[in-house]
Amino acid sequence: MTLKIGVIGTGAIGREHIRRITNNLSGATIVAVTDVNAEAAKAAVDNYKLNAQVFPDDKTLIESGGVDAILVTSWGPAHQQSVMAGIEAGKYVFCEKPLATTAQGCMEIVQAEVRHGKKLVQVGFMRRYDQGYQQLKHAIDSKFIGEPLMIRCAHRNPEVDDKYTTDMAITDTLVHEIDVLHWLVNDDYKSVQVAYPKKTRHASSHLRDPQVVTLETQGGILINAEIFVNCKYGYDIQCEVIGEEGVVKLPEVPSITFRKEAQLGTHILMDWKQRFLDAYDRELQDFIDSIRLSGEPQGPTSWDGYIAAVTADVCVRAQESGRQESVELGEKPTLYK
Ligand SMILES: NC(=O)c1ccc[n+]([C@@H]2O[C@H](COP(=O)([O-])OP(=O)(O)OC[C@H]3O[C@@H](n4cnc5c(N)ncnc54)[C@H](O)[C@@H]3O)[C@@H](O)[C@H]2O)c1
Ligand SMILES: O[C@H]1[C@H](O)[C@@H](O)[C@H](O)[C@@H](O)[C@H]1O
Repeated sequence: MTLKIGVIGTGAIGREHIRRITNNLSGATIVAVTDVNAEAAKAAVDNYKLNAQVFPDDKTLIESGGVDAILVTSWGPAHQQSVMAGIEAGKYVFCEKPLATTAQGCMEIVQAEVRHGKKLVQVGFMRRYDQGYQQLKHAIDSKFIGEPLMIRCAHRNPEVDDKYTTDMAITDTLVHEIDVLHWLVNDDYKSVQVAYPKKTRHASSHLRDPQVVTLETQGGILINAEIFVNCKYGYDIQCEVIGEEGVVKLPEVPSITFRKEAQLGTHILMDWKQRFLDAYDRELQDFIDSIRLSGEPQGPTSWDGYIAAVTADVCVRAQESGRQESVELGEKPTLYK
């Protein structure tokens, strides 16, 4: 069966996902779209030559009965309503991060899914599908480096615009590390603390940049995560796991080396959109395949979306307090064990 997908939100990533489902992936087709900006929805249908109906809103799209799954790619504050409506109608849901903008909202989604009795939701934490992170995970799971003890990572953007605020370093940027790191080491977070090094002159007056977040896991792994969103030189994602028997490091993005004007060098990406292109393809293909093969998505769950929201909230609290703050998740429902 071909999975019939309805897209809610035809902005930047919505259109990117429409393009990849239509041109690169197999097993699914876009049959419906909606956007609060109706012109944007119509333009997406025209530009990608979709055989898809344009609906006035998420509710009518879901209730039309014509879709098996929805892709929630609207702006963050609108996600929860669409995801809840999708679950209530028994539709599969692929939701871009954030699952909801509050931990309470994510918990309501978890509870709705638990009531439904089957996993329907996958959250768009695409780094888990990146081949570099998958190699790190394999090294950790196979005990290649023994027990992991420490992680050092960096999330650097060349620059951000004036609208970017200090808390966004957590909710918009670090959120990717928050998800991928607990998955990498199969552990939950216990506490977080945020420190501010000397501020770069390239940051706007209202932004603290860089920031260093220390996360400790329940098992005692200490994670040092640098967020530096005006680093100027490129988009650079670093991750190094230090274990009892060795160290593994995320591979650099493949690029030619050059010898020119007395220098031996290599290029660094400038745009984050280029960094995880394969991972986006792989996460959506996995969503489609796992539903077709097993009737349940296998990727990051609503519970993972909830972990990210709770941890991000605690990090923002730690930004303000300067103290070590505890992460309390509560009991994980059996649906996600
Ligand atoms: N996983 C990633 O790396 C990644 C990358 C980019 C964006 N995102 C996430 O994807 C989401 C969308 O980001 P974007 O960059 O495409 O934003 P965008 O602003 O380009 O697009 C959002 C679209 O949603 C529409 N919209 C808003 N409310 C709506 C509603 N209630 N119903 C239908 N449509 C609605 C807007 O009109 C707009 O067209 C965000 O939550 C963002 O965090 C994730
Ligand atoms: O929304 C973007 C995106 O999530 C990128 O992956 C991240 O590097 C940026 O810091 C963030 O602003």
